[in-house]
Amino acid sequence: MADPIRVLIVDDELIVRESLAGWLGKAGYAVDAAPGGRIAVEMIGAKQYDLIFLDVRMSDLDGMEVLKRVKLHYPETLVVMMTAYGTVQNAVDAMKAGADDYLIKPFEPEYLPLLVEKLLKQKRLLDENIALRDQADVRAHFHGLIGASECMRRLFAFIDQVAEVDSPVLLQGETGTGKELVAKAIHAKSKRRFGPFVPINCGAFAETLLESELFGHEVGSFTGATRAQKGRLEMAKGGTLFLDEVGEIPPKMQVDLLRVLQEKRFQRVGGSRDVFVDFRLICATHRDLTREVSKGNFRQDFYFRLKVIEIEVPALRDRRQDIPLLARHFLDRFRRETNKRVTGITEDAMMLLQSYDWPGNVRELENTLERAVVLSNGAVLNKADFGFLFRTPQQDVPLSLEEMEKVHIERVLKLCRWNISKAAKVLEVNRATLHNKIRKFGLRSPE
Ligand SMILES: Nc1ncnc2c1ncn2[C@@H]1O[C@H](COP(=O)(O)OP(=O)(O)OP(=O)(O)O)[C@@H](O)[C@H]1O
Repeated sequence: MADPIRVLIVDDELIVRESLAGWLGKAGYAVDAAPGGRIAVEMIGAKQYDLIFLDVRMSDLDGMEVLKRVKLHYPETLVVMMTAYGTVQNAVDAMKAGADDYLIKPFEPEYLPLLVEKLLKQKRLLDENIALRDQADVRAHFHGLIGASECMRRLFAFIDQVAEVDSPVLLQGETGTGKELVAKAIHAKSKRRFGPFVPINCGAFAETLLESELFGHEVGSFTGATRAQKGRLEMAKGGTLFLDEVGEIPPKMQVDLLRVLQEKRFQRVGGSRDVFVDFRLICATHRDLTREVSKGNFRQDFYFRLKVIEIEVPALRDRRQDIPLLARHFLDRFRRETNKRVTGITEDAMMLLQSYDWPGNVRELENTLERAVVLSNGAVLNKADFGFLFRTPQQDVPLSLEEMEKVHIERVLKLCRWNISKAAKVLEVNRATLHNKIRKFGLRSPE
């Protein structure tokens, strides 16, 4: 049997409470009553009500105040305001503040069940719409990638095609656009899906370390190499090797890797035995590699080998219609993770999110939703919860330590013309740390 509809009646007049409870109880609803606003707020916090009849005027806590709290914390609860004849303006104000309907006292009792049925029907329709929207969202999910825009649909179709072959893939796109997710989706749809997916961020290692991470090493090949170690090339056997930030691979290692791709074998650092490779290669970069080739920073032969299949992963600002879908997805995730009762985003807050340029793309949107959910006090995220996105350091707003760090790192990167090694030196951190910060803050080079 379905749960009965839970109704709360809030009025300081006993006669109103008793008569309403009588009529609604007879109609089969589970009815509670509260003699004042304060008790009502406590009861609403302790139990979930489907519908509240709320008197506008009460001595302890005004009905309008209770209404505001209900709509802020439990927007799914229906509220009918009750007001005396001659104070219709109260009812108008209440509707503006989010009440679902109103009753003018004294009212005809037979009208009540009709009113309740009408409101519940409206709510059911709304719930169905939300369920349909969620189903549509499911269709917009593709191996962890979310998107319903034309360019994302084309991308999903292309991934399907690309997954069927074993050629190298080069993913280009700004930081945080989802290149790693695309690589994982290709792997998950390919015949290699039962093998490992082995990612490595080539920008996060100093040159010698990167070499041993990729190729592995034999005992004694360098100081501290007390054990032989497999590299990622070997670990990816039967699966997919994902070279993230491939543009950061130093030229000498580009030659070594090109040889591996041609000869399908290599030797570990300090070793003499041939190791045979069997992986599919997927690379990603946020750099314009054609330009890097013309500047002499990236080898053309290696570039041609990598870009047999090229995929451009679009920036978020070029597919703004995906922002609501993504924002709701992240909201649901962080609500579950933080156990907060945040159920939605107001329409104008969503418009704000759609108008922002997202230099850090989906990662920045994800971090933004996490921050908003963690810091929010209400049930719905509104414009004010996202105001920090539009704050510039020139404004005289006190910045948090983390915001200061972002501003400072951005300034140093600009001064060093985005030369990571130089900027890392100035900041006195290693390149890996700097790369992590760049990613965390969604910073991006202007070129
Ligand atoms: N279309 C998407 N749907 C859902 N989540 C996404 C999508 N795109 C990116 N993300 C999320 O955004 C974050 C960044 O994604 P990812 O690491 O794949 O980006 P990237 O382009 O590889 O970034 P970088 O160039 O900085 O390495 C991840 O947490 C990922 O789950």
